[in-house]
Amino acid sequence: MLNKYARAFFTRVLTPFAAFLLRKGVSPDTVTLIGTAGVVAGALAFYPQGQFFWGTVVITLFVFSDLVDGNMARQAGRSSRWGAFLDSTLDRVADGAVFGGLALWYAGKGDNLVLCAVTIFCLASGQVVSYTKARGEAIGLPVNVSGLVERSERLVITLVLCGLAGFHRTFGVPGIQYVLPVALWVVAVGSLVTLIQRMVTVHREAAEADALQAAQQRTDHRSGV
Ligand SMILES: CCCCCCCC/C=C\CCCCCCCC(=O)OC[C@H](COP(=O)(O)O[C@@H]1[C@H](O)[C@H](OP(=O)(O)O)[C@@H](O)[C@H](O)[C@H]1O)OC(=O)CCCCCCC/C=C\CCCCCCCC
Ligand SMILES: Nc1ccn([C@@H]2O[C@H](COP(=O)(O)O)[C@@H](O)[C@H]2O)c(=O)n1
Ligand SMILES: [Mg+2]
Ligand SMILES: [Mg+2]
Repeated sequence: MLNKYARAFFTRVLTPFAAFLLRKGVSPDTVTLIGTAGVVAGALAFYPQGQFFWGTVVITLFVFSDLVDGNMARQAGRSSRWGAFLDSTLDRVADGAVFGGLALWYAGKGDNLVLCAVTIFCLASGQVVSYTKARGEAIGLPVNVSGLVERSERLVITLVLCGLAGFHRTFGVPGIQYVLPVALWVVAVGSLVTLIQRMVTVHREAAEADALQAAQQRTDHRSGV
């Protein structure tokens, strides 16, 4: 949903910055790499210590690079297969660090085995959700579904509520200590629903493609091709 509605807005906002970087000779791949390194560093340096506010600030500053790199590639007419591969692969690394950092918090000083398990489920299910699309497309299917909770939703829900949890822990704002567990449960359930939606779609598309291919083979066989 965010990908559909918010992308156009952020494209407009970030286009001048992307053009500026291109003028300075920065490449889209450099932005992809630095952005991922920043997200990973922010997540693993701050989240395991329970520093949700500063962790979220650093991650937010770098995560927008994922919208800037593609924008730069398109503006420069340099969208490439390698760039698409690098972008998607490093998305998985960044997501691993965000949820890995939170899982380390709950496994350590956060001391909550249930939330540690829920966070690991968020990490694993998010990666599998993305894999369903990549694998479905690799076997020649359109995978014509986004699903309830795509990557942008997973990130926005987690980062906004992590930021709020940070307000509680860093500035003592009361009443918002419960929002991070809520975010993790929402992302976990949403990712499971999304996984089911995508599997159902791939199952239907695969059956349709196989039936079409079988019919084509029968026609070819009858006409002696
Ligand atoms: C009072 C409140 C205090 C709280 C403080 C918190 C502050 C921080 C709050 C939030 C900021 C979070 C914003 C995070 C936005 C990140 C979005 C993003 O990076 O999306 C990436 C995505 C790129 O798409 P790709 O095509 O490159 O990725 C594909 C995707 O990963 C697929 O995965 P799947 O979906 O299948 O699981 C893969 O299959 C595929 O391989 C891969 O290529 O971009 C989008 O999706 C576009 C939509 C972006 C929507 C952004 C909405 C931001 C909303 C709120 C922002 C809040 C404003 C904060 C201002 C900060 C200013 C610096
Ligand atoms: N280093 C890069 C990064 C991205 N691309 C191209 O952009 C597409 C992704 O666009 P986003 O707006 O989602 O970042 C990707 O599929 C590539 O075509 C690139 O070429 N090089
Ligand atoms: Mg990108
Ligand atoms: Mg990306």
